[in-house]
Amino acid sequence: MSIRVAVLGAAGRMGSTTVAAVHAASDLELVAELEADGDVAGLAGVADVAIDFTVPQATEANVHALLDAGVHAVVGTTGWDAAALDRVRAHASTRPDVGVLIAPNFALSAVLAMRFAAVAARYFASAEVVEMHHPRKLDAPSGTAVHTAQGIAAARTGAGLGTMADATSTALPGARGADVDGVNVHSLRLEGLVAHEQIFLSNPGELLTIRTDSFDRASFMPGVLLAVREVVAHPGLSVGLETFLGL
Ligand SMILES: NC(=O)C1=CN([C@@H]2O[C@H](COP(=O)(O)OP(=O)(O)OC[C@H]3O[C@@H](n4cnc5c(N)ncnc54)[C@H](O)[C@@H]3O)[C@@H](O)[C@H]2O)C=CC1
Ligand SMILES: O=C(O)C1=N[C@H](C(=O)O)C[C@H](O)C1
Repeated sequence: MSIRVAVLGAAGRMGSTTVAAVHAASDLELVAELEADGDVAGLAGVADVAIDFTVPQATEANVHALLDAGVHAVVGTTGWDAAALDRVRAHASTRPDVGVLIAPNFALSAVLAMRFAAVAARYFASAEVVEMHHPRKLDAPSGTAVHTAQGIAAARTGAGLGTMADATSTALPGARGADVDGVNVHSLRLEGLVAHEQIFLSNPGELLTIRTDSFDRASFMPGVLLAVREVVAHPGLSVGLETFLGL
């Protein structure tokens, strides 16, 4: 039996790519394409899984409505903070029949780059993240960069590493990027780019650079389809595709 799938944000860059990918998957059936003002509650009994590629301002309300409707959610929209994740986690705990995955990046190269950075972080004195995207992106830093920095910070804390050396005492606002749990994150917006990230880890005399590039939104589709097939077996809130990959 096929999985019935709805796509929220279906007319967008990611939504339209996702609609095509779902159409092309023989085990999935596309049952709804929603845009702003679409009837999310009306998906109850119609869709098994909804994929959300909308906007940061809309995605949390969509997830709560999907939980109420008993529809599993695969969310790629970024801009989530800890408080919003906590609200979804609490709501999901009241619906043990529903799974929610919120993943800042579905490209396998990006998921692995984040994992490699977290593994490496304990061995390096300094770490910074640079993300580069198309200029139509609404949020900064990217969700991927935030997740990367959080992984690095957690690994450093776990290894007993302290604050990174940085003697900067005068700076233009933003010159040292955003501080994500003590890791500096820098955002570039450049015409012609899709989604790219570089992670720098250094010690005296050496530098490790980890880089991931999405040149095309097709790069996200294998991860999105994997998530649709897996989310039905993962009740509660999962954050990051790595939780479905055993990484
Ligand atoms: N997790 C991942 O692998 C990836 C995540 N993203 C994220 O996905 C999101 C969407 O990115 P794009 O497709 O480039 O943006 P986009 O602007 O091209 O598409 C967003 C679409 O959502 C629609 N929309 C707005 N409010 C809505 C609502 N309440 N209900 C339904 N539809 C609504 C808009 O009309 C638009 O068609 C962004 O947050 C982006 O950061 C993007 C690429 C990969
Ligand atoms: O807006 C985008 O394009 C992307 N957004 C996600 C993010 O914020 O990390 C994933 C990918 O980088 C593309």
